[in-house]
Amino acid sequence: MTRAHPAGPRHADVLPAHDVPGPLPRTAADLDALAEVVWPRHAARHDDGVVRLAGVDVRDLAERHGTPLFVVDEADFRSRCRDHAQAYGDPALVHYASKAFLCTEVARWVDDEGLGLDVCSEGELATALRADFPAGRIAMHGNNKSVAELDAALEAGVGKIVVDSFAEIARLDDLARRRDRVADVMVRVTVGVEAHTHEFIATAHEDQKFGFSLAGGDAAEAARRVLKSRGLRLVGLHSHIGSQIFDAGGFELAARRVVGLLAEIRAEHGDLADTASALIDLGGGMGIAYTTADQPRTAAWLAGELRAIVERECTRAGIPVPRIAVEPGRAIAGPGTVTLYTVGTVKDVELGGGARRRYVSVDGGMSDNIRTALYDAAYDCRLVSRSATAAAGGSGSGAANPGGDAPVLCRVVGKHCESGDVVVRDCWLPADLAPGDLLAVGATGAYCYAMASAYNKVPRPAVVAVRDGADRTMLRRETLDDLARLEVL
Ligand SMILES: Cc1ncc(COP(=O)(O)O)c(C=O)c1O
Ligand SMILES: N[C@@H](CCCC[NH3+])C(=O)O
Repeated sequence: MTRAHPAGPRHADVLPAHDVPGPLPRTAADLDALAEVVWPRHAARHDDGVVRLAGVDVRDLAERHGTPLFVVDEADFRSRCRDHAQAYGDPALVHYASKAFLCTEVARWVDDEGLGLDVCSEGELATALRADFPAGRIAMHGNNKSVAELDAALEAGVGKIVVDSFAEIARLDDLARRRDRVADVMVRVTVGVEAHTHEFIATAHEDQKFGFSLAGGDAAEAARRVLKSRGLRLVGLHSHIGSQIFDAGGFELAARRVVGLLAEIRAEHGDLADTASALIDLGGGMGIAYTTADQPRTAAWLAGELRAIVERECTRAGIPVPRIAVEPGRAIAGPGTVTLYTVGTVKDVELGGGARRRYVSVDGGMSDNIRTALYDAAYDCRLVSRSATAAAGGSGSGAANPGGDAPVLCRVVGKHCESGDVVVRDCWLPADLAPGDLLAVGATGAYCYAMASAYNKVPRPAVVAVRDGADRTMLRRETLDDLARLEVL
């Protein structure tokens, strides 16, 4: 997600491209490298040239589970939970944003690690509860929660509900009082920050659907209404500026503005505002490396910066320093997962002027990863079933080999009836790539399975967890029967 969208011609339509993320591979051996910043913490290419994920051979994974296949490095996921817990000083102040990827097993990992959980629908809440996730550590989001969702949250006893509209404040107050309850809520504040990310996933500029505007006074009014209501208790303020953000400036500005609002609320409401000023949640959005061109900061670094700003601003405003909570999704789930695909066809296409593009078709596509089509996202893709320096033993690519061992710029595409069905727009792959080879696309743990579809009636892939040399299925592959299960005949 490094390029603007939509921005005229997406890419030079000639080879070699000059706009391809990451350094140019000079040799076939460069193609074997798995950059630490992109690939799971327990991914390694062994001397035989084959990649193991947490000690499990990718060929065995493909044989046992089929492809496409999401492979989650469990220890990677858990270690990123711990990194954040340590950075913010208390695991319960880190709410994993379950929209990035959730299944019962993952909810259990998050619970084991002591983190909180952010859910934004009844379905995410139900999955968490199925895992016996402690409701008190769940926060519920959503700009249009239904009455049923609000009531389900109250029934479950979720720790916090993040209110997003005046209508919702009234609705929730009513629902809570009917249950003779007082619900803890946070007010979602639109802080007016233009986050440097793709426009579809920036959420704190004024012109969008989430939250209460700080500048327009709605956020202060929301706090006023919550403080007045008998069924609600204001326990903090919330801001989420967007997703896949590298520049700390946006978070810092958001923190400063939220503290400013806290100070206003305290000035207006005095002691009444004590609980309100105990917590600020600065949301998720921390960027990860999809390619080596991305340079993410560590959780510890960002936490330190945010703490310093909040402390400084609170001291200046003369108010107590609140605890800082965050809601990372991508930064926890993203880097530890890869998608394995089997190469089906390799085709060279003439572009005119002597240029050609190599299309590598794999057995999945936009149904398991819509992010390339939706956000023009960039990914790193590697041959993993053998070394790039070992000759292909398969049936032959059928494509001309323009330069012996020289890396070839390829476009990895899916099997859907859609020309925008691109998995990786540009990546370098060995010239002798052949049908049957296994490719892995890195950093697919967030918002790939979660946004998967069964377009063209292509069943959703399985998701397996790998750990200490063993693998186990967390979500089985969808079957043709599954695809028919909603039909009423
Ligand atoms: C309210 C809220 N919190 C947290 C997140 C998680 O974001 P990310 O996965 O970028 O960390 C999102 C998604 O953008 C969100 O909308
Ligand atoms: N789904 C988006 C991010 C939006 C996150 C939810 N608010 C992505 O894949 O990057």
